[in-house]
Amino acid sequence: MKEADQLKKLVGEAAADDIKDGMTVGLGSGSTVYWMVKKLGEKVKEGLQIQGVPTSNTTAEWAREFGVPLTDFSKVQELDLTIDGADEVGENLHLIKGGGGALFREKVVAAAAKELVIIVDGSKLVSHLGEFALPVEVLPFGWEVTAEQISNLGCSPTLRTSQGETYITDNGNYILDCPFGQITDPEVLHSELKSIVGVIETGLFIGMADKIVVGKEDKVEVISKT
Ligand SMILES: O=C(CO)[C@H](O)[C@H](O)COP(=O)(O)O
Repeated sequence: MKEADQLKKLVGEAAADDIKDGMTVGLGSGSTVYWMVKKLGEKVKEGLQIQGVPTSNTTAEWAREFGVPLTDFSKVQELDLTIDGADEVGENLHLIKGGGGALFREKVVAAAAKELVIIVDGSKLVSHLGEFALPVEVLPFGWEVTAEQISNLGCSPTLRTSQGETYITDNGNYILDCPFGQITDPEVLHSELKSIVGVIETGLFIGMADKIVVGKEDKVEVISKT
């Protein structure tokens, strides 16, 4: 296993220890979350009673595979905890997410949780957000117009593809990857993007994370919101 993957496994498994009996938990998406869901499955087999709300169809499949019970927002509207990954963690624990294309559901699930814990390997910590092209979920209809309007904010968006086809999110939408470079004011950029009609959601998670669990070398560090 590569070093980054080992760190993802380390933090994913460590984060599963935050999940206590009786909790309703938002299950994020991505390769770090995979390890958390797998570990959670082991704990459920040992008797832990929890329910998860998945942020993507892929996470729902993992949960079923590992035996993690699932629920949905028709039955529960507040979650005790959400555990998710991130593509970048910057100042004030602001995040870029959406590398896996699940940003919209991830944001809904994060917003429903009393606590948001982010699990990352150390390479995701940055001084300024933006080296990772910001994923923006857009409506397929008129996406070209939306992309043009986003480009007026200072980047050249790329329509995400997968295996030669346009990538479609679990919500049936497209993703524009927007390389803004250093993002000096994430709040302003987020609200400018949200004012564009075809934009559904941005991958900027501002002020949402409560705690970051970071895998560095062979140990886990915790950064809490101040
Ligand atoms: O935002 C996400 C998916 O939309 C993921 O949390 C993010 O891409 C991190 O993924 P990984 O743990 O595989 O590095």
